[in-house]
Amino acid sequence: MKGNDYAEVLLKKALELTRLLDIKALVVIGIELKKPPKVDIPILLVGRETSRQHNLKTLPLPLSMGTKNLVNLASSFMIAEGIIKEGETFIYVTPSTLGIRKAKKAVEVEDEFFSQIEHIFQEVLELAIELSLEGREGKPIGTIFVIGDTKNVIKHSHQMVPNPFKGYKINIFDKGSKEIIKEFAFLDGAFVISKSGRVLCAGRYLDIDFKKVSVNIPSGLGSRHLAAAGISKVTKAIAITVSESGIVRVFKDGKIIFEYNPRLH
Ligand SMILES: Nc1ncnc2c1ncn2[C@@H]1O[C@H](COP(=O)(O)OP(=O)(O)OP(=O)(O)O)[C@@H](O)[C@H]1O
Repeated sequence: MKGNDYAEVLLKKALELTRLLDIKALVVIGIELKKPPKVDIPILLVGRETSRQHNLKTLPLPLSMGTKNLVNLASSFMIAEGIIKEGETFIYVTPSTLGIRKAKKAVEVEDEFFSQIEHIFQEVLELAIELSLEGREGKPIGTIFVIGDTKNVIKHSHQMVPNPFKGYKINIFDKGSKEIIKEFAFLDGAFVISKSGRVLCAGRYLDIDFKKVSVNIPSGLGSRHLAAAGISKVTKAIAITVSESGIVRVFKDGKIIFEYNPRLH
């Protein structure tokens, strides 16, 4: 049996179970649907390239986050969206597994996290996870990605080194662009990326005056994380950091809305 066939069989079984048991939602992870499944309960699609599938509710997140994390996030998302209540049962299906879970809120994620999830966010999060796992030349690497509200982000920052992306139209959605971006992740400072995915600069120092700007992050975090929190406070941008310790964090309005350590999964 091919991988696709397994997915089809598992999906069929999941649909059967939704009819037999008191299941309140179906979560389909990383499976491309040929047609929308015929069930009376809400369906949530999770994974890459899912957003335009049959007008179903979607949660575009990198599949590299692993099933356990994706199921936890799907569970929190459905509660936040009112699709399912805490304690109710949902079923999830991936190309290789099928499971039944009670919905509960994963503690480490704030509801605002879900309103940020768009394709650009998914791409950058995936890149951050890859950087955390791969490092560069065998060494761990840390960086900041600032996404959106570029006019204000530029206003609140300056180049630390000549901008390697100046004059080039590199878009994070283009094939091969992630490898180019990774090549420059060794530079001190931040990447600035527009909502449409264009990488405007790397090596950008974020100028935040912490006498005027207050952020709400744990005291153990250093200047990279303070700067990311600060830029997300003074602009409408979201910031994604990769810490040298491997932890990936997402900042919005001066606080962490999501934290994830790819090296532990
Ligand atoms: N204001 C800033 N704007 C952009 N980058 C910054 C800023 N402040 C610090 N950085 C970057 O963060 C790097 C690491 O700084 P520091 O060790 O204090 O941060 P940290 O939050 O502890 O990060 P890590 O967990 O990766 O060590 C610096 O070398 C620099 O590249």
